[in-house]
Amino acid sequence: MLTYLQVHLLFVIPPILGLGFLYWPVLGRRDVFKMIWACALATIWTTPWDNFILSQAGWSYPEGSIVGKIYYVPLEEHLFFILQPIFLTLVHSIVAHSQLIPFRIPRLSDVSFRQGPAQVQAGSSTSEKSKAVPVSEHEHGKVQTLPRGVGMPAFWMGVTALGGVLVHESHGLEVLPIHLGLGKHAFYLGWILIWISPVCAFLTYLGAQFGRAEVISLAAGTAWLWLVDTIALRNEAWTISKETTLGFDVWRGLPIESNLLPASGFNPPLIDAGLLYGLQLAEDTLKKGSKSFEVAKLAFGREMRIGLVAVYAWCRVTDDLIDNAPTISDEGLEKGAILDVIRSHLTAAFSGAEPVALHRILSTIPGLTPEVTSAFHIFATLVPRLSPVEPFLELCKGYETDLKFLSIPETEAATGQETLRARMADKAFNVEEHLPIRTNEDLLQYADDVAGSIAAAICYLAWSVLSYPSGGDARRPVENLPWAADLHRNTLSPSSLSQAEKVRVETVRSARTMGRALQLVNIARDVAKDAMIARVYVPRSSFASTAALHSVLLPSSPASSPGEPKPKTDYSSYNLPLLEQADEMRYSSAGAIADLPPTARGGARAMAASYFEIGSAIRREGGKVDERGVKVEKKKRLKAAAKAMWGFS
Ligand SMILES: CC(C)=CCC/C(C)=C/CC/C(C)=C/CC/C(C)=C/[C@@H]1[C@@H](COP(=O)(O)OP(=O)(O)O)[C@]1(C)CC/C=C(\C)CC/C=C(\C)CCC=C(C)C
Repeated sequence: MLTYLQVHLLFVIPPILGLGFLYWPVLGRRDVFKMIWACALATIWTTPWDNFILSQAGWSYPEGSIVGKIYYVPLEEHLFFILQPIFLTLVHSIVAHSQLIPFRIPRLSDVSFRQGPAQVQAGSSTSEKSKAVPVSEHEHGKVQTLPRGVGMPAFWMGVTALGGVLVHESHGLEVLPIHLGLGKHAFYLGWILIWISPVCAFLTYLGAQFGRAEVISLAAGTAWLWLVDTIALRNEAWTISKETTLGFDVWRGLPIESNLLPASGFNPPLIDAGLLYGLQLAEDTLKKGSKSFEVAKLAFGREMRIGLVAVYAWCRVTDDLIDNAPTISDEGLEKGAILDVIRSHLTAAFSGAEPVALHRILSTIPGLTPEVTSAFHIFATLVPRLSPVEPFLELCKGYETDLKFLSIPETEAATGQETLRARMADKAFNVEEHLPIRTNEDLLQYADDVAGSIAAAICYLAWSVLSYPSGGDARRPVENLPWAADLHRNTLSPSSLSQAEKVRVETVRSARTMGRALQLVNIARDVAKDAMIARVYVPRSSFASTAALHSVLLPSSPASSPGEPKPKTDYSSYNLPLLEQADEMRYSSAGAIADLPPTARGGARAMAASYFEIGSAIRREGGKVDERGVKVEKKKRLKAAAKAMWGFS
């Protein structure tokens, strides 16, 4: 025989602790709120019902199986009203964790997305101007993520009515002219239906949907609870009256009615469609753009991940716009002009310009794809509330350094070496004038501009999204970081800061060091790839001679045997010292991650660990890389990210 408390101790609390441990690094305020809400609802809704069922001996507890009661309901049952929602919320949070948008929305067709920006360019008449407004501005550009429905609520109300009929029958009432011949056996089923179906009706009316995550989590959670119920019934922790059930067991000891227990659901604001679709496209951009961050994103909770994905997509598309534009062209804007547009868009977005004005700025770049347009749109909608503009202006400064290299778009990398060879054959041409990274200081400054800046932005994002606001406009949490702009402009006076702000300033500085470290890893991996477009980020001072520098810019192709893959080139004298430097920076800065909000720590650690796997792979290859860099198996990245997330590395 098992007691009710033993059932909890053996079968309910351990899985909660296990799931809690798994989910702990990303368990945020919303999750806690969901749990409290679900526990409160379950307790309020179930306590009167349970008291009534027990008063009617629907089920009972053998002598010695419970510790005590409040009215008819055992203390352990009250505990169950708390444990079960926690268990199911954890199961659902884990199953749904990988979804950036936690509800079903249709994918926007490319056509409707193109309409907004394209029309801004073309339109001058009133009707064209109305089309020119980005999709999100239209009335139909709002999405009801939890649409109110009548079909499902009506169905559930029908089930409630069925419950009423069964209850009517089981209590021998003569009000309705219906008799099913079940008598008291209809009691348990009838009362369970009356208990559960109005809740389902209400939740489906509010828009609760049954997506993949809900089906999986409900199936897994319920299956486990059936098992616990069966074990408890077979071990007499509680018993269900044979007279008040239909008499069909799912398996020995578990009456069919017991399968109708768990539930969940929530409320529906209108959401900007452009934002939701933009997030989907941004996720695609991340998936295509970075294997490391695609893995690391799972180590962040949803709120922080949305901001990160938005920042990533913007960084990726702006970087690509600069890299792939021609220097001087008849067809498009030259690189410098594109950078000017990016800067104007940034400044306008951070000073609160309207979407139409932002689109007008952006539309001066011809031929933008929906991915690019929407990356700018979601960035401008989300990020100015969360971070100051300075990190992104610094990133633009980094792009400016890139513009000093000889311009060969990445898309022309295949012929880039030929172009460069032809240029270098000209005695008057000095390639070194097109290599802006001369010293290690230049390299660190560049790394700071392109990656230190992003690391700083990640800190601001974390504090804005995950910390309790200390005042100001709750819709603009960035206002809680009034010192940040001065920090970037080097005009910060430490005496004006509180102790907590001083810690944050130091955290940003360490984050920048970590960002620089990641950038050095990136450069170590991409030596061959960058050379294909005439870029060398390894400082010129690291090359023993001009010939050595030229051999990186124009490597003589290593001979490959038939049927064998092309051998990689040995860049160990250039990329291994970069990795040494990166390691030192990593270890001097990683400790500061502990000063980020708790649910950002695992993610920041996972991000660094996953990226540093690239460094380990380069080392395993002895510094040999090719234009594709090095291969890092997904399993290795996942393992490194998981160990870092749960604090095992
Ligand atoms: C999890 C998630 C979605 C993260 C996104 C992070 C993010 C916003 C990255 C921006 C990346 C980007 C495209 C920047 C433009 C400049 C650039 C190219 C920088 C290089 C990144 C590599 O990106 P890429 O797309 O090329 O990816 P692959 O190499 O192909 O995989 C950089 C190497 C910079 C990356 C630097 C950071 C993300 C900063 C790291 C900072 C921390 C982990 C904070 C640590 C905090 C403390 C307190 C120490």
